[in-house]
Amino acid sequence: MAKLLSYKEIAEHNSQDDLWMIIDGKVYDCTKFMDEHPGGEEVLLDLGGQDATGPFADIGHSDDAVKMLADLYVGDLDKESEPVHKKEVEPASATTGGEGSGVFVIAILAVLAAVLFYFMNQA
Ligand code: HEM
Repeated sequence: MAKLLSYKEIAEHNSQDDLWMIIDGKVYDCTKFMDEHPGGEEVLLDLGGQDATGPFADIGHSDDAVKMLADLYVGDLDKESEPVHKKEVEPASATTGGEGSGVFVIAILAVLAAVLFYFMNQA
């Protein structure tokens, strides 16, 4: 039976000397292949330890490229395992907004309304 690998375990193999990636639920060791990749090693490094199914398909890789995967196969992704979030810092636009800032806007409006109410009562 194929070896089941968790997202966490796969994510640890994300360096130049040790690079795995997921394509269509299968895990491939691309470490040795990096030098030979016609698309360059940079794109593979960027996706190290992650699910590269989308990017791999988007390029429209040839049947030969798909066949090469067989030699790199190390096991199957354990789809039940907990996904790992990318280490990269999210862009500022992604961290602002959302529920938190909605509450903040309401709080400011409430203060403004209170001030307005106060001055109207003074007159
Ligand atoms: C282990 C997985 C991969 C294998 C075995 C592989 C193999 C290949 C092969 C054989 C080619 C030559 C063209 C072809 O036959 O389709 C190629 C081209 C290319 N690959 Fe990959 N590839 C892999 C993963 C990726 C990933 C994850 C990306 C990410 C975007 C990528 C990006 C590219 C690009 C941009 C080219 C085009 C290079 C050019 O023609 O200028 N590849 N790949």
